[in-house]
Amino acid sequence: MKVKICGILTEEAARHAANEGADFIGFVFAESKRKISVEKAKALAGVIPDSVKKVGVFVNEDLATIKAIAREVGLDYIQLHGDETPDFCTEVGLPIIKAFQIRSKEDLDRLSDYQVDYFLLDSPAGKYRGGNGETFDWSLTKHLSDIDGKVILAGGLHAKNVQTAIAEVNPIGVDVSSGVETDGVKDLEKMTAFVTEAKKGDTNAKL
Ligand SMILES: O=C(O)c1ccccc1NCC(=O)[C@H](O)[C@H](O)COP(=O)(O)O
Repeated sequence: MKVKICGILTEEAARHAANEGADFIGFVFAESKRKISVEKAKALAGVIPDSVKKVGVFVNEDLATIKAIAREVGLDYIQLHGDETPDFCTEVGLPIIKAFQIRSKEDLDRLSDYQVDYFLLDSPAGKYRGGNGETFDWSLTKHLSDIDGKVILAGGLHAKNVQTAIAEVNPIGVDVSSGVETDGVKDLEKMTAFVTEAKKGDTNAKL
């Protein structure tokens, strides 16, 4: 099971995520309480091994800005969390994680329009376009077809519900932000617990 820990803001959290076995760490460049500067993200990216993929999260950002930040920070993936079109995703020219807010079966029908590397299924927006700590109705994902191996489940996950979520949705990866925080700050123990729980079944997984 791949694990993405999003909203990393400190070197301590970045190093810990990598040491505990996270596969992706996310830097949020969009409007958010977790927004990071380009300079800070570049510094954190520099302390993370190449095996841990650096993801830049953007919401309806322009192409030139995304490309410039990706180059400056050394991003491996671009996560698009807004209303980006299939053509826009292709034009970025880097591996793409496209986020979808799931309220209904119709939201899942849109996935097949996109040629991207991963589909991140998240909850409907709250104050921000992501990172709101709410789950969505996982049973809707029974309507997914033909995208096996590309779904990353997000939204309100934490160490105590991630195994149930994996069993119901069968994603290739899981993503977390709020669920590994205490009082809005990344909590090292919660990060360890989340990665451990998420990867528990890996010997039986289809990876
Ligand atoms: O994390 C944010 O603050 C954020 C803000 C705006 C757009 C996207 C954002 N996060 C993207 C993520 O990948 C989060 O991990 C995902 O939405 C799940 O968050 P959570 O429910 O808090 O675990």
